[in-house]
Amino acid sequence: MKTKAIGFIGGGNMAASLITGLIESGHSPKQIWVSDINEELLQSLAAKLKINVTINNETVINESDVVVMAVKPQVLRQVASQVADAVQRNKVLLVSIAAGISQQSLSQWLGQQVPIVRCMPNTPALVLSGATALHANVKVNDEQKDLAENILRAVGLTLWVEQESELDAVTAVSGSGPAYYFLLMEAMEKAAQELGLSEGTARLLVQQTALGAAKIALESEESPAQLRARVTSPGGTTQQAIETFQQGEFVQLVSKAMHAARDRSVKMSKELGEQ
Ligand SMILES: NC(=O)C1=CN([C@@H]2O[C@H](COP(=O)(O)OP(=O)(O)OC[C@H]3O[C@@H](n4cnc5c(N)ncnc54)[C@H](OP(=O)(O)O)[C@@H]3O)[C@@H](O)[C@H]2O)C=CC1
Ligand SMILES: O=C(O)[C@@H]1CCC=N1
Repeated sequence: MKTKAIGFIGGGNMAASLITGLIESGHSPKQIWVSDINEELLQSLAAKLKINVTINNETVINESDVVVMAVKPQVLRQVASQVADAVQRNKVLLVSIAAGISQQSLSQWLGQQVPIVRCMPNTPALVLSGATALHANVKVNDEQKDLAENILRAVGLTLWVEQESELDAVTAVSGSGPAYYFLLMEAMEKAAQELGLSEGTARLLVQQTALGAAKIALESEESPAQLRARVTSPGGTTQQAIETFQQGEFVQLVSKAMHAARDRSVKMSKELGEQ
């Protein structure tokens, strides 16, 4: 993998997370190319990460063995159509991280023969703790599957889904998921301050508690429900908090929110796809 040049079209939040993770895990910055329409952003990426940058998307395709499409779903059609000839000419493997853009649309825009891996990563890739689900079209061979998986595995956990439609659910779980935890952290910090703790103390305690809960959940054989029971002494403080969450229909609210995210992903593929 280390000898392959990796290109990114779009150098925003997700590309920066992936690139930082790749470099942290040993990939040479000289073998990474990024294009973006924002020159200032490119200069700051080049200064910080010592990677190759260009405002020309086609240059990235010419220089790379594998190209990650990391632009917003709303501009993907335009970008893909612009670079389709270069993608076909250079026989690059195309990896799309865009939410809600189907393989069918990508093939329509880029060419039916183009090998395409569609995947859904998340921003914890920045700290090598990402989670990515992948799905390949029929043009992708085993070596290309390994190449795509190796890139994403460099920044965290990877898994393949059998049905492309599962990526809509994955988007609602792990793609958007970090934001749900950050929302809970925001809410807990705010409440901690209402209870009289300083901003700094509130932040430290919330961060360390999130880390501790995640670690114990990963390392333990027990389910989250069993782990929760271990914190909840009968008649104690946690019970009061949990009952309050339940009165507010917390579980139903989480389900509703995740269904809304999944439905948005499905709707985006219709709105932005086969028009
Ligand atoms: N953020 C996340 O947590 C996750 C995002 N994704 C997916 O990743 C993709 C990127 O998301 P994110 O990084 O958050 O988005 P950003 O907006 O941060 O990054 C996209 C970048 O692409 C640039 N861009 C716009 N048009 C072009 C163009 N024609 N050519 C080259 N670059 C262009 C944008 O510039 P400008 O801002 O000036 O328009 C921007 O810098 C999306 O498709 C999203 O669905 C997937 C998983 C998680
Ligand atoms: O909010 C979004 O649409 C993207 C996809 C998953 C995370 N961010």
